[in-house]
Amino acid sequence: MVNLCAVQMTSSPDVEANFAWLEEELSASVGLENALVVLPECFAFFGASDKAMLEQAEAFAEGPIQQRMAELARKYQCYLVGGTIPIKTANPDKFAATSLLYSPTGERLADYQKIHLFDVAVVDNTGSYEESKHTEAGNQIVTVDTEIGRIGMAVCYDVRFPGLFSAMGDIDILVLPAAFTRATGKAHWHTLLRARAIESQCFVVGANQCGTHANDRKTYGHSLVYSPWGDLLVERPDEPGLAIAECDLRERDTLKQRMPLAQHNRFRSHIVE
Ligand SMILES: O=C(O)CNC(=O)[C@H](CS)NC(=O)CCC(=O)C(=O)O
Repeated sequence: MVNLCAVQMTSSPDVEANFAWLEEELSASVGLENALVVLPECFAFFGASDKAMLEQAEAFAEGPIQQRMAELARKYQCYLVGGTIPIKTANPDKFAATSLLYSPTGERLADYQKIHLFDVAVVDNTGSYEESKHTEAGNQIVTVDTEIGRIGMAVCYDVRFPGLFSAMGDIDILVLPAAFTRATGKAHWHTLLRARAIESQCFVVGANQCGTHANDRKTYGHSLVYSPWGDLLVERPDEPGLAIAECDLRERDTLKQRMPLAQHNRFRSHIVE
């Protein structure tokens, strides 16, 4: 059994306050040892201008914040998906939305750069988004073999592109740090994440931002864990906090024997070996 934990936050542009909230929540929780703990997109710094994100990306490229994330993983003896943090790139006008995976010993196992960027006109209080203006898209598909299973890494808007998940091949757990908008989340969050669980026959951990943020952005919350069959194992609708589900990854073996989707898939040529 493994505990899959989605952390739901209302992150702000105050890095120290975000980490203080996180420490308080994790220290008050049980069952984190050898759990997979997934933080939301922009967990450490959110709700500010793109310019402020760029400035923060400079600071985040150095050691301190990554050492703090490694320390959290070590302290709570958990696998930690550090949501995303903005990390500077060679282009001074762009940062990379980077998701970092740490082991319980604090070793950095992987980093994934968000591939699909949210350049979308959304009918909500913030009108339209142009993530590509200051974010550099990644182009590497990342799956990581760990003692708790094979983890597929994606971020937020990525969840809308099924080709990414068929290209990942067989994964046990899909992690999705997110800052889904309230408007699109209400319309699509559950359907998209449940579809990924059913199609990939894997557990899905969606860790979303929630509430109203400093720049008046409204995010959807509803952080959750879906089983490979598409059962909703745990959900945290509106408040910051942890959503934890105890999962048996062996469930996948039985399901894949009964319903061998990977073997039946007529589009295997799309899978990057
Ligand atoms: O830019 C930042 O400050 C941090 N990044 C985000 O908030 C990103 C880009 S604006 N949000 C999403 O991708 C929402 C996707 C979504 O809501 C959907 O696919 O429906």
